[in-house]
Amino acid sequence: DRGSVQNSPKSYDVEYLMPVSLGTPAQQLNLDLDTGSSDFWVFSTLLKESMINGQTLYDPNASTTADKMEGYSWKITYGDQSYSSGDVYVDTVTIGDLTVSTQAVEAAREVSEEFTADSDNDGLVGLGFGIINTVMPYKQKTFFEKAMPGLDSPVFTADLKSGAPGRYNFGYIDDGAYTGNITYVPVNSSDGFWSWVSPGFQVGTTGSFNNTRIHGIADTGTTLLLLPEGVCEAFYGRIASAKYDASQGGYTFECNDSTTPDFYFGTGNGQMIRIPGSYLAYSKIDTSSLRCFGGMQSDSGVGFTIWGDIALKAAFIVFDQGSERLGWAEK
Ligand SMILES: N#Cc1c(N)n[nH]c1N1CCCC1
Repeated sequence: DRGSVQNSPKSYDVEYLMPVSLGTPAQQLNLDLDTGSSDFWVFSTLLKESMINGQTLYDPNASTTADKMEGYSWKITYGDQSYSSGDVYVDTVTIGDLTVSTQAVEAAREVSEEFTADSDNDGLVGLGFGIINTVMPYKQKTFFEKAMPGLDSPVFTADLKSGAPGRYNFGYIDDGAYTGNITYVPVNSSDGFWSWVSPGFQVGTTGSFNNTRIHGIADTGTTLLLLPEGVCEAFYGRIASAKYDASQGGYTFECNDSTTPDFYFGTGNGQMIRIPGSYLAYSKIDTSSLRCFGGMQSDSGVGFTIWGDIALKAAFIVFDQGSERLGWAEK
């Protein structure tokens, strides 16, 4: 079996949403596929009105195939301190023509203000590893883990684009979606993340390659690229107008600074992925400013590097759960 679904970026590519069908008759919600977490949770009719702001709600009582998992609950807190919690139902879920008939759907009773404020986002499909699923008393499998046995190949791929729709594919690799070769690197899933080691980086075409191993995770649910302080300093040191601006909480530089170099990261076997300098001028710090907030920021608050959407949208990525490895290709 296989599946393919379009993803659509919200403004500034802050997140990417995809249509998902839940229950019978189908209820369509727009969800955020997040490889940095492993709960499948949705806005639901269980929520207090005050926590809803335009989102589409999953109504388990309107689904003939929904069964409540009595005595089960969930509560998740993300790295940015946003959170959600609620009850658990088993129901049928279809993403891009791929159906899982008994998916644990985590119906929210409570969401933090960040989620309430994000009116286009109806919930998350966590496609990290199931060991970090928060359902109690027994953790539940991710959508991919449920689908995997029936797939042609135990992989899913992410093709995120800058300011344009892309695709998530399940169970196969679309050889037309990338250029050159796919370089595979081993994944350590013991923390539940798609953790891998980059051999290093290069700033611009003239800079030398810096052989410094960077431990990090491939995370579709994080907007920016969070890298070690030293890497940020090497990159921003090459941009004339760049500075660390404590009032903005990060590096900023003039959006049109022509000295902005591309950023390359190693994936192994000498292969590098090129992130265009333009991706790193993330967003204007305010409407009247000529300065942009950098798409690359320090990972010092996190403890490991997060290869978020800024990096992922420069590549075609194979999340190979069958072999616990990541495949990187240019496109
Ligand atoms: N923080 C954080 C975070 C992450 N590292 N991956 N996904 C995240 N979120 C998904 C919804 C809110 C935050």
